[in-house]
Order: sequence, then C-alpha cells, then structure tokens
Amino acid sequence: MSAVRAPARAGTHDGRQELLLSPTDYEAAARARLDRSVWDYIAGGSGDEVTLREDRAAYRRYRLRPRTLVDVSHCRPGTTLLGARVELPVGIAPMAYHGLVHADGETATVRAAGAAGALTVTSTFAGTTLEETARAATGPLWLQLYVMRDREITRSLVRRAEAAGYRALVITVDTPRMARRERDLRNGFGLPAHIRPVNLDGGHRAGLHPGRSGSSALAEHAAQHHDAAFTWEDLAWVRSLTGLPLVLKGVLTEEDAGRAAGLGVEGLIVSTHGGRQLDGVVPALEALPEVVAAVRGRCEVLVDGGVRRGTDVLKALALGARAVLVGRPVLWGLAVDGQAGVERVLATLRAELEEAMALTGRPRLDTVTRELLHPPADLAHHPAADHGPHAAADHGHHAVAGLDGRPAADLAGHPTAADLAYPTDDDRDMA
Ligand SMILES: Cc1cc2nc3c(=O)[nH]c(=O)nc-3n(C[C@H](O)[C@H](O)[C@H](O)COP(=O)(O)O)c2cc1C
Ligand SMILES: CCCCC(=O)C(=O)O
Repeated sequence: MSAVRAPARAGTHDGRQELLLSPTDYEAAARARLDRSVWDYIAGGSGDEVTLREDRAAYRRYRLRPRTLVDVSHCRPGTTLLGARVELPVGIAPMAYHGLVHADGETATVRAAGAAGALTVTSTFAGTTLEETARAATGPLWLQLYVMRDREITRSLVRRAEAAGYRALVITVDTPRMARRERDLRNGFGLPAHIRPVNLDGGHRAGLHPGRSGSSALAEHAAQHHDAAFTWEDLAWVRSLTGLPLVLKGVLTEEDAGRAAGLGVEGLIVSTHGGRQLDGVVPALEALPEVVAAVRGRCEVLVDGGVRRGTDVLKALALGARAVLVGRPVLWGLAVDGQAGVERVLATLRAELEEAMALTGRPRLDTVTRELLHPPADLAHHPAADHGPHAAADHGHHAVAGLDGRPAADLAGHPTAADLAYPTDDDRDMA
C-alpha cells in the first residue's frame, strides 16, 4: 500500500501522454475535462478568493525540522477517528454532487476511500442516497448535515443515517447562507437535469436547476431552505435525536471551540469551507492551534482546506490535528478516472505522508509533535507548544522549550496579529 502503483496518464493537446504524479497533476487533467461552469463551481471561492489562496499558502509558511538516525524502516500512518480504525489520517471532505464530474458519483468515491482504509464524510447534497453510499462503503462513514428550516428533514436524515450505519453526524455551521461566489453568479450555475439532491424530498429537487446569469441556483436554494436561525440552543435538539457522535464543521475560533467542547460535542473540523464561505477569515491551519488549545483534549480536532501534499498532512498533525480532510483533490481524481482516480489521489497522499514521516524521523503519528515545525519566518521568535493529539501525553499540555531554546511562554501557541502578515505572490498557486 505504500507505493503508488501504475501512475495514470492524461492526454495532452499535442497527443502526448503525461504522467499524473501528484494531486496537482490531477487538477490540471480534471480542468481539461470539465465544463467551465462545473470547474468554476468546484475550484472557486467566495468574494476575492483571498481565503481560498491563503488556506493553501498557510501550509507553505511552515518548514519541517527533520530528525535523523531514527529507525524509519516501518512508517505507520494509521490512527483512529472517533474510535474507528483508519489506515491514514486523511479523510474525504463532504462535497455536494460528485456526479457533476463522473457518472459513478459518490459510489466511486466511497469505494476508493474504503480501498484506502480512509474516512468518508458524505454530504447532505449527495447525488446518491445515503443508503446506497453506505452499501458501497467499506471504511468508516460520517454524514454531513445542513440543518434546514424544515426540522423534519433533519430528523429523518438522522434516523436514516443511524439505520444505514453512519458513525457520526457532521453539522456544518459555517453556512447559514451560501456566500456570494462570483464565478457561480457569472455562470448562472445550476445543476444539470440528471443531478438531484436525492437525500431530500421531491420539493427540493426542482429549485436547483434553473440557472440564469447573475444567480446561483444552489445559493437560492440555500437562502430558501437552510435554517439561518439555528443556534447553540438548537444543537441540544440535534443531540436529543441521536446517540451518534456529533462533529461541528467550520469552527475557526477558540470561543466556539471551547463552547462546543463544553457541550460535549465529540469532534470539530477547523475549516474555512475551502474558502467558499466568509472570505477574509483566518486560514484553517492558522486557526488550528487555538482550537486545539481551547478544547483541551475533550474532543477530536480535524482540519481541512488546502491539503495537497503528504507534508501538508504532517504539518497539520504537528499543529494538533488528529486528521485532515481533503476536498477538491478527490473530485479531480474522480473527474479523471472515477474510482481509480480517487484511489490514486489517496494513495499518492499516503505515499507522500509515509515518505515525509521517514525523512523527518517520525515513524509513527504519536511522534509527530510541534517540534517537527520551524515557526514560519515571521513567527521566528514565537514560543511553541506541543498539542499533538497523538502525543504520549494524550492531549495534555505541558511546557516545552521554544524552538529557539527559550522556554515556551504561550501554551496556546497562538500566532499574534503581527505574525499573520501575508502572503507574497509566490504563495498564490490557485489563481
Ligand atoms: C465542490 C464542493 C462542494 C462542497 N460541498 C460541501 C457540502 O456539501 N458540505 C460541506 O460541509 N462542505 C462542502 N464543501 C467544503 C468541503 O467539505 C471542504 O471544507 C473544503 O473543500 C476543503 O478544502 P479543499 O477543497 O481545499 O481540500 C464543498 C467543497 C467543494 C469544493
Ligand atoms: C449550500 C451549499 C452547497 C454545497 C456546498 O457546501 C458548497 O458548494 O460549498
């Protein structure tokens, strides 16, 4: 499993075949295959797409501190997520309508995740029913929920998720409404006729299709149906519906993280929604340390947004994530080669992660701690802390020496405002 078998090839305009070696290679190949409006829906972000770029750039700001002369003949990236065994700390982020890029849709994606022993989070807005997805799954499955005004929908999705064997519910909390995504507005984005939100009843299937320039059918549907009045108090109602673990997706502050942990939420996903919701928020990777510090080991913390390399996974884990989710790269793999394409994207991330573990002298995830990272150049004199969820101290926080040898003063490891000065054009790889 550690080697990527038979890399795929994609045709080029001049008829040559190009090797697809990295998720970014799949990005280019997917772009060449997809309609412009579908490409824009997937690739795009909100507003000026600042957060879209910064989520990615945040990973580049950290550099690795490799340790040598460690036995790395066996590197094992396996862990558990809410008690379920996974073979790698990389799961599939919930994304709407995989059928936009490949006829096999969510079924292909979940089969690929199963083959990799990875977690899949299925979207409320899947084009395949949650039961069909569950039947195709061989790895752990969580269901992502958008809470709608019609509470009966949530009640019924929760019941169905329990019956179908989902192991957790992921409530997305950053989308009381859909942000203005100008690419979609320009394209008048709507779903093609054959793609429908089959997990919802027929009433929801109509409004998503129209599409006229200046409006996004998905945004209009969200404005009509998402419950923008859903609050912390209502979370207790979701809790009362089910014994399944609850995970909140889209938390970016210590205030919300502490409150969620205090309410007994089992997991948090630190996320900017891939730069698709509020533009101008802190990149997910930068919000991660404050969230990890605030939950004090009371729940598992994952992060998503901009993970494209095995070294990115390692950096997120070093900053305290238990695992990462990947979004767009999965759709790139799916667009290029269906299930096999998603398998290869996941296998590549795994191979890169194992390589990074070997070359940093961290053969197991419990050795991936904050000392693995140099602070970004502009954080050079900032103290560090060890929040590693895999650390032997098991979520405990203890003082560690700052990376420059001085004792750490700030156990939260928060970057200060001055630390967050940003980015150069070199960081912009997703224009
Ligand atoms: C095409 C697309 C559809 C998405 N649909 C959902 C969704 O239905 N529910 C949700 O919680 N997040 C959704 N997201 C956000 C992802 O779960 C995730 O936060 C984000 O894509 C991670 O960033 P990455 O794409 O850079 O890996 C979607 C993202 C994309 C790109
Ligand atoms: C109303 C949200 C639709 C799916 C989604 O979350 C996204 O496109 O980012």
